[in-house]
Amino acid sequence: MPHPITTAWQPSPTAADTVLELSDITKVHRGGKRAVDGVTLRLGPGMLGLLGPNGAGKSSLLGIASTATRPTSGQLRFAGNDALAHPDLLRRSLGYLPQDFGVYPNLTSREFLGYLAAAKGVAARAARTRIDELLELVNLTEAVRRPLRAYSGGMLRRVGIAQALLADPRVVIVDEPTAGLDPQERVRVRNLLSSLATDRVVIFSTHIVSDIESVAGDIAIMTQGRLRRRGTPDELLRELAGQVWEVVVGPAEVAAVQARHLVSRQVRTADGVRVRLLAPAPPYPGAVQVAPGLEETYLAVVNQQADQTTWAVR
Ligand SMILES: Nc1ncnc2c1ncn2[C@@H]1O[C@H](COP(=O)(O)OP(=O)(O)OP(=O)(O)O)[C@@H](O)[C@H]1O
Repeated sequence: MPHPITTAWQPSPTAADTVLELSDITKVHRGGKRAVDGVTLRLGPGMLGLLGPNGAGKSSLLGIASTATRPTSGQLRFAGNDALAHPDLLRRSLGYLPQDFGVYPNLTSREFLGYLAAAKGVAARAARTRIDELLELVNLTEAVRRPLRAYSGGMLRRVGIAQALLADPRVVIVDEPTAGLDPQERVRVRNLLSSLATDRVVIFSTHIVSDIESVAGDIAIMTQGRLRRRGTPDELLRELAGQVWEVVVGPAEVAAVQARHLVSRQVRTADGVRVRLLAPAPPYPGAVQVAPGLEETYLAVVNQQADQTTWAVR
């Protein structure tokens, strides 16, 4: 059986409508850590879900795409222009939520957004209307009079999303926008970003597959500084067709199954433990083949990079 996840992937599906283009980007941080290693991404309007485990290099890459930091090598182009030599054009068209977004704790959300709008050059009257709209969009209208120090982590994240949208950006880059949000807020933020992506470039970075699987038509998976996959959810799912199995085992057997296979799910049932696992051939008598989920593709890719040869744990 050939290795199940070595299918060729396209570095980019986009063509003439490219808005943002990262070419062969490498970032070596001070101290020598190669956080991004030769990443090329061409992006047109739509949402790219950027998936990767902690430390994969997502934030380093997004810092470069947003011109907050410079790459060690590589090129960044926005609307056909060199955005490393002339970052202002991109900056004026950009909404960016960094992972470590900070606020002034003594300001209210309205004051804080007003301050940022002024810094971005949004006219005062337009800013007031826009801020009210955005506070409503991120569901913070009731909290606008409270100082930001009284906000929860999830509320601050939503202020961060609002500030990224202040100047009606063409490119929206959000680094873990759903961190700290409860399930209802996550759905709200996902839908908001999805609606923005109809005519903008949106890059949504996360390590949580469910954050993006229902909203991103384009998914990139990054590990160890490299882009390992890029494709539609269907393309990524196809890689594992015929390789995901479900089997019910006794509680005492679970550890042995985990030692031999990559287990994506296990649920205790009345008959034992229902285990979903990845295997290129039927792993046990009675194992039933099931449709792969995106989380399984992600697990397989991440695990393959850790192991290099196969996703079956040996
Ligand atoms: N400013 C920095 N100086 C030195 N090393 C850094 C710096 N920023 C990131 N790194 C290192 O680069 C690697 C990639 O980190 P990065 O934050 O880009 O990944 P990530 O995919 O966003 O992960 P996370 O979700 O944990 O932030 C990690 O090993 C990290 O420790």
